[in-house]
Amino acid sequence: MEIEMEGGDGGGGSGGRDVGVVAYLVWEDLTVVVPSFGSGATRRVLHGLSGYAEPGRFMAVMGPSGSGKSTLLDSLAGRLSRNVILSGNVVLNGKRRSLDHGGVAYVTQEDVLLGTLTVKETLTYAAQLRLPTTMTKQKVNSIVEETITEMGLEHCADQLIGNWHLRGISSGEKKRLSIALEILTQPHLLLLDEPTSGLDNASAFFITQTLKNAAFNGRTVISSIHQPSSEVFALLDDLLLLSNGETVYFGEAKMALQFFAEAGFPCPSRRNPSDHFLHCTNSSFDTVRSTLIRSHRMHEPEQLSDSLMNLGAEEIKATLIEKYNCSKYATKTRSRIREISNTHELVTERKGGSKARRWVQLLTLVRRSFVNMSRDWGYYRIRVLAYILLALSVGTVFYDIGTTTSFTALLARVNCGGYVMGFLTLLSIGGFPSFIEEVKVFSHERTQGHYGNAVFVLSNFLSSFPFLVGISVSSITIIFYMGEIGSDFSHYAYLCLVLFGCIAAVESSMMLVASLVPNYKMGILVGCGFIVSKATC
Ligand SMILES: Nc1ncnc2c1ncn2[C@@H]1O[C@H](COP(=O)(O)OP(=O)(O)OP(=O)(O)O)[C@@H](O)[C@H]1O
Repeated sequence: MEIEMEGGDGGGGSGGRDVGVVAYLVWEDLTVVVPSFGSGATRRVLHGLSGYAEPGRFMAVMGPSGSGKSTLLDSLAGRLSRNVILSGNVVLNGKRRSLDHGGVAYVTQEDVLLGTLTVKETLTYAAQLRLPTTMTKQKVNSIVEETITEMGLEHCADQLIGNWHLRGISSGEKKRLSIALEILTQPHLLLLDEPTSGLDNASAFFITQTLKNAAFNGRTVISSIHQPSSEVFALLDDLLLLSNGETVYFGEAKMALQFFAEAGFPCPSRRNPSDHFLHCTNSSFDTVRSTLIRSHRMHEPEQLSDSLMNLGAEEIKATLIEKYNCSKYATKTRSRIREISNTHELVTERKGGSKARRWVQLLTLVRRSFVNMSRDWGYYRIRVLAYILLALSVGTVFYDIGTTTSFTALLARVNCGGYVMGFLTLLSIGGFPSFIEEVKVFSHERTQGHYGNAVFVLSNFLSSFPFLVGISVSSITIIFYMGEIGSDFSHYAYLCLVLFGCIAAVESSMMLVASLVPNYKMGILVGCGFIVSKATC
């Protein structure tokens, strides 16, 4: 076996990125089980899968919905959810280990992006978070520009991404941006979960072509693909076809047609190969299959095999799996796995995740958070306006409430405080959509290994910190002396400050709770509970 290898150039050549570090990935007997925990039967999602991926090749994982494509990618990336049990080996460059974030990039199905930033800003912040702090600003910018060009995003580089209320770039461009974010650090292994889902044929082709180029540059690329067009299928180097968590075919994509023909299920000449494979492997495709058989009978009766006519979907699937297991393709796979596993000493690896210093990450995150807040009307501007109006109304209602320590004056001040807090906490709900979006991005980046927990928690807190310190502390003190300054016009200004202070306190607490709880949904739930309890008070 030949393995070409170069060391990373560590700051020269290609913008200080590790070019040429290769990734040979092998998975053996990979089984994923979902335990029943007392209710129902234990489910097997993956049944002892084995395979390999090599540098310079683009592998597609295909199969019907629910066949285990995402589960396989999650297992390879070490991102399986905690409620499942994984057994078997994942071996990178001959070493059995969990894949570190430095050299492995995983593009998930969902695009997790901040809608208020432009494409270029998103990539620049990501570069500052992950590239070495020692790298000059010009170098970082040139890497960002290179990545934008590589992903064909030049035309929308300065366009906002967009969110639920802001029309931004298209879904195809969002997907390309998600990929760009992952290839920014030139990972040697790129995993992608359905990057072409929901895209038209032209966008899907463009993305696949880009991935093919990424593989051509020496990366190992594995991507699940739902139903590729024949043009997209022609770009694939290797194919792993799954059905109900079992391997139906593993090998060169162009040989898959031959395997199906040998197994007794030839693909009609005018049919998209991927459609044919999915029809044959999908258990719930009996109706479609009968249509297929009818169409064959009419147009190409000679191409219709007896097996396709007479067998049910489950039987076809079982036949294919059996034929594959004793085929020359399976034998070749097993011997290649052995070969790759024995040559680990030839290959170098890059360890560690982000190379930026923690304080740089912290500053970058806080800065990004401020930009996001200041551009979001719902999160920031409308609420600031609402708070000013509210402050003026509260000021009018409680104007000159008295300075004495009499019961009435004290009660009036307590009422004022309660009123302010109640309204503020309810108004903070206006910032929820943006808050959820931001926490999602934070959580996603943390899972991807872009920064650690400490930076994550601290940056969440610091985003609201200036509000908290600059306004909150002073204004909350002032409220107790409100009576004494009540006759002064500055009373309104103080009330405004009180309002901002309180909201900052509430938001900081929510942020902190949400960032401390690993699952952001749970964090938001706790945040909601916090708001409701405050409002009720
Ligand atoms: N953490 C989990 N807990 C329970 N079931 C799971 C879990 N992960 C996967 N499964 C189950 O495993 C099966 C395969 O899921 P997976 O998402 O891998 O399929 P897929 O091929 O990627 O499907 P799709 O193409 O629709 O995204 C599904 O039935 C799913 O419900």
